Amino acid sequence: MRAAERAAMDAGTSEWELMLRAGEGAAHYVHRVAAGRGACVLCGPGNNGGDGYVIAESLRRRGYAVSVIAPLEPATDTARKARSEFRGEVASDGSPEGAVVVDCLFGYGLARRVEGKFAGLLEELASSDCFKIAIDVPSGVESDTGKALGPLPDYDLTLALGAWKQAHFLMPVMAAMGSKRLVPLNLPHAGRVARLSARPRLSAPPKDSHKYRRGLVAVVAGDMPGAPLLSCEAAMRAGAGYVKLMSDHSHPDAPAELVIEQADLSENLSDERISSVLVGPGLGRSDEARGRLCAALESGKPCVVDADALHLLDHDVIEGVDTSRIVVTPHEGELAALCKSFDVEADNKLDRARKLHDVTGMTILAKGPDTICVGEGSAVFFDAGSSWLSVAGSGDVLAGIIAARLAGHGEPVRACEEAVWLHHEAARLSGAAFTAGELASSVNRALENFL
Ligand SMILES: NC(=O)C1=CN([C@@H]2O[C@H](COP(=O)(O)OP(=O)(O)OC[C@H]3O[C@@H](n4cnc5c(N)ncnc54)[C@H](O)[C@@H]3O)[C@@H](O)[C@H]2O)[C@@H](O)CC1
Ligand SMILES: Nc1ncnc2c1ncn2[C@@H]1O[C@H](COP(=O)(O)OP(=O)(O)O)[C@@H](O)[C@H]1O
Ligand SMILES: [K+]
Repeated sequence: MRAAERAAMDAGTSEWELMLRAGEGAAHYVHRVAAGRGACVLCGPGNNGGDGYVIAESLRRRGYAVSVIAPLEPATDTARKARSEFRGEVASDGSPEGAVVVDCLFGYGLARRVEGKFAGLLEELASSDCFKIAIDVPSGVESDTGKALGPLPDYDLTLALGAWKQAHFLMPVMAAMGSKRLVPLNLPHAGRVARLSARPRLSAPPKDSHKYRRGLVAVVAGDMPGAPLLSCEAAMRAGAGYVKLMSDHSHPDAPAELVIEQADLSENLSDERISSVLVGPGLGRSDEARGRLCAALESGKPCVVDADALHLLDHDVIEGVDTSRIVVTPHEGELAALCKSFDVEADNKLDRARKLHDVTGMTILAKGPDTICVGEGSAVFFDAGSSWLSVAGSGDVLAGIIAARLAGHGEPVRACEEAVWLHHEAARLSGAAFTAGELASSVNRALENFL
């Protein structure tokens, strides 16, 4: 973010101009929410506080009764200018009062734990029933990691300035930010600060398409029959032209359109028409399962590795495999297991995913209430999906969708992005308390909404 701001300044825009854009842009939102009711602005010592004075002056000029609480005087030239342009009263003490409270104590400059008067203000804010707006990021949060460094009130609205920061998409703070809006500052390179996945545009098969061109997905089954069937159904409904289940068991519940192949897995996977392989859901963790995982990886096809298979992956298993074609889809526990297997240490999810990608070359889709994709290029973040996705089998559905998208174009990060959007949309269409089967059967209706 600092680099993006520096680039704007090098191109001739002053820091004061950026602060005016930020403050006026944010004041516009505050005004829409406050609608003439009293507002209180909490200002810190840095430029986040500077934004606060600009917001306060903008509201004052609109006729608002504005109170400003600033425990410390501004410490930067630009914030001092903003303070001097504010024509109202500034108190160094007091309680946040008013229908709307705007938190400008700290932005991305927060460097240590919030204590003393600042912590007191955030605690009072947390227990107040006012409408709470965080400017840039909630003030008790480290903007790169989402780590809480102080009290974290439940905000109603968070206004990101100029660019999304990583903390906007990381738990647990993501859940405390309320609605999120981006205030544009016209910064060059703003999209590089934290890349939010853009809504994908999918297309219908071309007129001359056939089933293999749309993609043949092979799903490698193991001990438990249910999970891979969910993946197969999701893959069929996410656009694959053909889905085969590679299983040594009988599957009386399998849909008629699913082709089941038994016997020699390696030979079956050598079919050159297969364009992606999914392994892991229902695989089990036995030696036999490990053999099936190795067969999948040795096929040399783009591979999605999920669930049980994540507990079997290690340096030996990926030795000699082109890992740029592998997507792994761990939830928190599976991510911890992978980090252990590959000797990766980090104290937060984003860094764990990044280091795991650096060490292995695999594309990492770290799932959960916050989902992050780390592959070629910068990390990609996503808006939160429905919390009803927290149901058994929902990950099997996601893995099937990724395999289908990967079969279509072979690009791991793009496949993950498309799949997360389809998964979230299928959940939205499925409403409340859906089963994983219902989720899988909504995937084609979800896909229709991206055409
Ligand atoms: N630099 C720019 O060009 C722009 C910056 N903007 C705003 O500026 C913010 C970043 O400003 P700053 O870099 O000045 O940083 P902040 O305003 O986020 O905070 C840094 C200040 O707080 C102090 N501080 C840090 N942690 C503390 C703690 N735990 N307890 C007490 N004091 C603490 C620091 O010593 C410093 O004075 C952004 O989040 C955004 O709101 C916007 O005005 C847009 C333009
Ligand atoms: N609280 C939540 N909010 C949004 N999405 C969630 C939440 N909990 C889980 N998910 C999503 O649901 C899926 C669960 O996958 P996983 O943990 O592998 O479950 P399973 O192994 O039972 O299929 C993931 O895509 C995850 O991102
Ligand atoms: K803030």
